[in-house]
Amino acid sequence: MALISLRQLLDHAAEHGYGLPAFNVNNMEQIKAIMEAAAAVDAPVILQGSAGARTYAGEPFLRHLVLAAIEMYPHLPVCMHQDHGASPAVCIRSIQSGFSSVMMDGSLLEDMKTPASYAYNVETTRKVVEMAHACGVSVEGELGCLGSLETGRAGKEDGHGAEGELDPSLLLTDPDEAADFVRQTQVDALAIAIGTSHGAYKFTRKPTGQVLRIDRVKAIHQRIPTIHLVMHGSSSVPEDWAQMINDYGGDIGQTYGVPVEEIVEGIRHGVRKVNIDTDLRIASYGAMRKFMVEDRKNFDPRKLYKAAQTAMTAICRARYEAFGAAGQAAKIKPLRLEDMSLAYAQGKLDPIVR
Ligand SMILES: O=C(COP(=O)(O)O)[C@@H](O)[C@H](O)[C@H](O)COP(=O)(O)O
Repeated sequence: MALISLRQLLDHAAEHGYGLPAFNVNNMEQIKAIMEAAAAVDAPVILQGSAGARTYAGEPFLRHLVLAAIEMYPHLPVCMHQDHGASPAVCIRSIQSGFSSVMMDGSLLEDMKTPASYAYNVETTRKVVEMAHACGVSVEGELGCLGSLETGRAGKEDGHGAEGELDPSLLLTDPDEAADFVRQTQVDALAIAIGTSHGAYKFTRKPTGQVLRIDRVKAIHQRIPTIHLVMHGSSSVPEDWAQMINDYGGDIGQTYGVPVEEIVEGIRHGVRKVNIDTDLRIASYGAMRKFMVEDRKNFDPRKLYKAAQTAMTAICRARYEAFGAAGQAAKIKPLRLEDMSLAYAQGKLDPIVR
């Protein structure tokens, strides 16, 4: 099989009523863990590289690791997605280096901290869509700023994201504005703000419908039924893995993530891409701490990395199964990006806006 565009993958997910985890990748162990889990359950794959990953690994390493995954698992469709592009220039460079999907995050200015105006968001996103679609590459936009509806604070934890307290209207995507945004930009997928945030500290207690607004997913989906909704900050922060970090000398505070059953409810109402990074960090970190304490004589780091990989594979497999992606890979025949570009030009992929 081959590289596939996000649009084709998510159109398939919408047609068959499932969702796809989009795992962030930084190194070989993460990519192998995701691919091993996907192969075990026959799931299509989205591998996404953040700005942090590009700084950590370097774009050529990231790209070649994804290409190695495609070569090693020729029967699985793989989308190479660029997470949180800060500007059209970042997105264009990713398209040039072979990504089949990019995210233009125009909800923030190029510093990735200052909330942008709606007009700026529309203009930068529209520009990226025009160039990306000409190459058959998909575009995810973002409307609203990620942050906590419990505290009203923006979700700055991972080196990007707004800072401080935000106007509550920014923390919740408005369905009317979403419809207008899609009409003007023609994005393929839309990241929405519904109370989730990046990192380990999302909620101080198990989230209720007041602070995790799945009802808003439903309202937005009704207005833009063909646009694939994206939940960022959707790690579930499993208690057992966080506890493992603490059991072996770490110090993770009490915290709650996004319950898997709430994500599944979102998938029933148009969520197709679910961003997950923290869960793999927590599982691998817990497994490594445990391994180092329990096997003090070891000096082969490969055994340590293997423990991390095994832990991540278990999380990935559980998410593929819970989101209904298991058993779907063999049903997909990736189209060439040239074919996608033609379909855009012929208006076959134009959005429905109500
Ligand atoms: O939504 C995301 C992850 O959510 P999560 O923290 O796992 O709940 C990603 O889109 C983030 O962009 C990613 O975690 C940021 O990674 P770095 O910039 O720190 O590499």
